[in-house]
Amino acid sequence: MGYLSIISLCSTGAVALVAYIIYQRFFHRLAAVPGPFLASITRLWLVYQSRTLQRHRVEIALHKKYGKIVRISPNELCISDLSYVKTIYGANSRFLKADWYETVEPNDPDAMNLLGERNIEKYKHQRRLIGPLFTTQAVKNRENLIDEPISSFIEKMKGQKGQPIEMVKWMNILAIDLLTEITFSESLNYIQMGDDEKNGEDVDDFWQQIHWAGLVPAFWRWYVWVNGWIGKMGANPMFVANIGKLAIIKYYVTQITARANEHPENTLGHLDLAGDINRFAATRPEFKPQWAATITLHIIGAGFDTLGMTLSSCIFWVSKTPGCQAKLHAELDTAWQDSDEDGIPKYDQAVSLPYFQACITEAMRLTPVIGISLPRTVPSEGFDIGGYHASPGDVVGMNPWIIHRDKELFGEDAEDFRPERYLEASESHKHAMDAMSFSFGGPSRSCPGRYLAWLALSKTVAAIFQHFEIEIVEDKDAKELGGGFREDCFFVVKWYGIWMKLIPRT
Ligand code: HEM
Repeated sequence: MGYLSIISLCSTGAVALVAYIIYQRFFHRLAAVPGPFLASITRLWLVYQSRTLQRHRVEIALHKKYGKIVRISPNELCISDLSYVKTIYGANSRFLKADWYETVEPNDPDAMNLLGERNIEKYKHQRRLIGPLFTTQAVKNRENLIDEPISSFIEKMKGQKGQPIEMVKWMNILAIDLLTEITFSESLNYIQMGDDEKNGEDVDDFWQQIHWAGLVPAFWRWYVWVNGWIGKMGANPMFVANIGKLAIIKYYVTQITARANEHPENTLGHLDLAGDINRFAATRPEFKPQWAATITLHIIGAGFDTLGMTLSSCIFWVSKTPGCQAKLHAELDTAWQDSDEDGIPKYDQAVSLPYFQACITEAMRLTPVIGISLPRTVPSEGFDIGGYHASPGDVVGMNPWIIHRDKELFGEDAEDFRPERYLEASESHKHAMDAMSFSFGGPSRSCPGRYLAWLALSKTVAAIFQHFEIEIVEDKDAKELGGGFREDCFFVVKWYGIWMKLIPRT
């Protein structure tokens, strides 16, 4: 190619680029929406922000700077105006999960993967079908199964005699043993081992690889396609995000397979969640055989790091906030003064304690597990929002970290941990706060595991505070223990490097 041709190619490219930028900034349908310059011309800005693992904090800062509607990529808006929650996430919303979820979407049309499912008719059918398996009553029927890992944790920590332990590592261990026991009436005994076989690290690896890929779906499709070919040629695929490599997923698959190979009478006789799922599936012809396995896998796949992180935030905020732990101890002591002191709290007792329940709700408000603007696609009629017009196919979303910090709704002290806000609120104000809770997602795609999670949280956190006085190690001392606080946002927000001392109460 001659010198002049290269120059003319470069000039044409430069002119096209300038024309593209001018279009995005001044003529695009979302051009008038405020936001960072780079975000308005390329998605890569959002990819970059996601890869800093601080997207939750970035989006909070964007709203402070630009207002309630911010353009975070050429065709995506992040919204903090609560009056749009119902339209975007309400029970019958036509705003469906956006392309971001392609990374967790099932390939097989017969599969069940609720988080990634974007065929709304199929989703509604599957969701209705599994509903009875995860009601409060259904999970309460199996609550005795989690008394064992809770007792085991308490004994283990008593043996620790107040020596510092790493909070999130131990809460992940506890979450795994709780979920496996309630699912299969047995566990890998991570509590006894004091080790989680790298499940925490491996799940972070998974999120690390996919959390940003959903922002560039064309790249994701290419990646899946190339990997398919590499696999067919017998080579090792590239940087594969494979949740299947988690020790705990392998354990679930082994257990599910073992039960499938048992005599049907035995399979259907187990008094645990896996048994409930198998019995339920056996009486519902529309329940495809493989769905029983996948819904069982959802318990650990969708439940373990979310539960681990929520246990951590409940314990952290109660222990760190002056006066809160003493108030909670007083409530627990009054409730249990006449009962067997080693007994694990019954769920019904734990949910009847107003201050304690407010502590859990408040921890989940201040540190919701999901830290990104939950992306939804604008439906065919378009969307008029704040004087702008989003077209069908544009993406809009709201971030739980922002919704939960709304000062008009939660008060000027919305950045503080203050469980009292729920106890002091009028009925209608409390109802309004509950309606804006995204701790378990928006109503149209809320978490089916929420009652299971609430059961585990209520019993476990109550038992831990009943038995221990907890001290959070100062960050400078935690650094010496190999920690130092870090908060990363993949999709789920994770904490690292927090150390705590569990001092047995006398
Ligand atoms: C404290 C523990 C948990 C928290 C905080 C939590 C939170 C959430 C949130 C915020 C979502 C919405 C995500 C989105 O819109 O993309 C969600 C969805 C989901 N959760 Fe949970 N979850 C927890 C435990 C569980 C458990 C134990 C299960 C097992 C049954 C589970 C199963 C699911 C599933 C299948 C979805 C996808 C639902 C859908 O897309 O419609 N979760 N969860």
